[in-house]
Amino acid sequence: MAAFTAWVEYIDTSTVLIFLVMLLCALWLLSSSDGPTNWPPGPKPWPVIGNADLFWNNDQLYLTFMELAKTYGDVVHLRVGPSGHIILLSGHEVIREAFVDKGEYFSNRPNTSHIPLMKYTNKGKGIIMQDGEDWKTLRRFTLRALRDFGLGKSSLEDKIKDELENVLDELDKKCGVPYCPQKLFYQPVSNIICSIIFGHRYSYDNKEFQHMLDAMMYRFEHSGPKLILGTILPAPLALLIPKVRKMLEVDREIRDFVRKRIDEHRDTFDGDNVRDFIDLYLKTEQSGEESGAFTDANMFEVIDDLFLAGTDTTSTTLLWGLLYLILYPEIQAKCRLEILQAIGQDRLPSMKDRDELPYMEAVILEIQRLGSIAPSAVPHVTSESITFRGYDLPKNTLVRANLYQSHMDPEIWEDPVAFNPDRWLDENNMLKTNPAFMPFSVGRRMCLGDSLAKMEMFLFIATLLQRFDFRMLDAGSPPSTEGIQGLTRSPRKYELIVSRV
Ligand code: HEM
Repeated sequence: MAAFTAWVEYIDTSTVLIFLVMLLCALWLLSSSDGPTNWPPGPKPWPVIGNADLFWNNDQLYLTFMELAKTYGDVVHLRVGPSGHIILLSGHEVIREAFVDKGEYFSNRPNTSHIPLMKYTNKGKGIIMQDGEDWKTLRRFTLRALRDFGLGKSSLEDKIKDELENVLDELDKKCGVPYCPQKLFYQPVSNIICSIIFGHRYSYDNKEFQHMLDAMMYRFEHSGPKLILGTILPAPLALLIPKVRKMLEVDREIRDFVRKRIDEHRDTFDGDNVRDFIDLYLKTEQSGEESGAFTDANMFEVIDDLFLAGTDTTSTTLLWGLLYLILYPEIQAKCRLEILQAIGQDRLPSMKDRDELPYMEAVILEIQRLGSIAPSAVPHVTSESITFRGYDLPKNTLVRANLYQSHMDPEIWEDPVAFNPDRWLDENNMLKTNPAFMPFSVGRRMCLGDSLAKMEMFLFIATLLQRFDFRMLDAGSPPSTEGIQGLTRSPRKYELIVSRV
């Protein structure tokens, strides 16, 4: 120890500087010598940090990605840190070629074990961040369970309608005064997932649930590009950043909430009376019939995945929906007229009404296109070295799909920034499809909650428009449609005036 202290005392500032310069040079050499020589084109990287400056504190990364596609083409190479590589894929044909035609090579998730902060959170278990046989088994099981616990059955529709009653009550209280709908959808959408997973919904005054929802909102809002440093720095350094510490704290709160529900289920489990998703998992785990995927660690992460992926995505889309409907009152009025003519006001809209409401369906598609809440999907990595469009991509190269660009490409969409549901209808008022539209992504990793999300969006928007009128506070200064990119892309806070129809 004495020798170490003496050595430390001997070091002066210039020694430290020389050491740092040598370290930077070594990292620079490392960064310029790795990987193939025919990476796709991309912006010139800085020494050591590469193109990390593009991500730094950038809450509009989707616009940066759009510009990169415009400048460098459909396949772009970015470097992050001394040895990280990102391939950005743009244009629906390129994305489909990778994720669908060559899905075998492009459907893994990044191994997060080298990201220091991830060891405190998801450890490559569950569905979203897992690969291989366990991922396949759990994804199949979850899709089946979602179907069994309601999709396609009226029971789930009834649950959604119950939640909607609460939303209608909430809106009734807000009539006539400026109202910010930021939190309007979070609780009901989360409750729908809760009723599938936990077999339980929470009342609007349940403090524990409210607290957990606030934590979830924070997590989605403050993750993504804003936390890039937290994922690059070694854990002890990253933990010096207050935002990173806060993120771990909120993550723990959400996990504690989920853990408590699992413990309650274990205490009351009865294999002959499967109440919900957790019971079904416990039963499968105990039967030992399925593969070794059904471990406790996987159960926790699968539930956490569904809970997080199933709440923010749909509620943020609905928030975009209200925003566009107040910005385009004539479209709101046309949609309401269709609903009132087809259903009236004596009963709530139901999934059976879908065929009668093509304009309403077109409105939802347009909300999803412009909202683009997952602007670059979830990161994929290559599972093998592969030559793609003439470029050699090594195994484990990170791949992002530029979904926002696909939804805003002027070559595909006429006047892409305009909210125009008519673009989705043909001359017979029938819905049209467009291959560039992929809000749930495509291929093996495509969202597994798309059916639930579509059901929620339809019932929520149809019911709200049937009962309420939404207006801008001041038509002279309309709210912004600029998105903020955290884990999802959400609208800036806005207020509106709501009144009964
Ligand atoms: C409007 C609502 C939603 C949108 C726009 C959306 C979008 C997406 C996207 C873009 C992905 C990434 C696909 C990829 O990596 O290529 C994804 C994955 C996923 N989503 Fe959704 N999602 C929504 C709602 C939901 C809901 C309600 C659930 C749960 C019930 C859910 C569960 C998941 C899961 C588990 C994955 C990971 C799939 C895997 O890795 O195999 N999502 N979603």
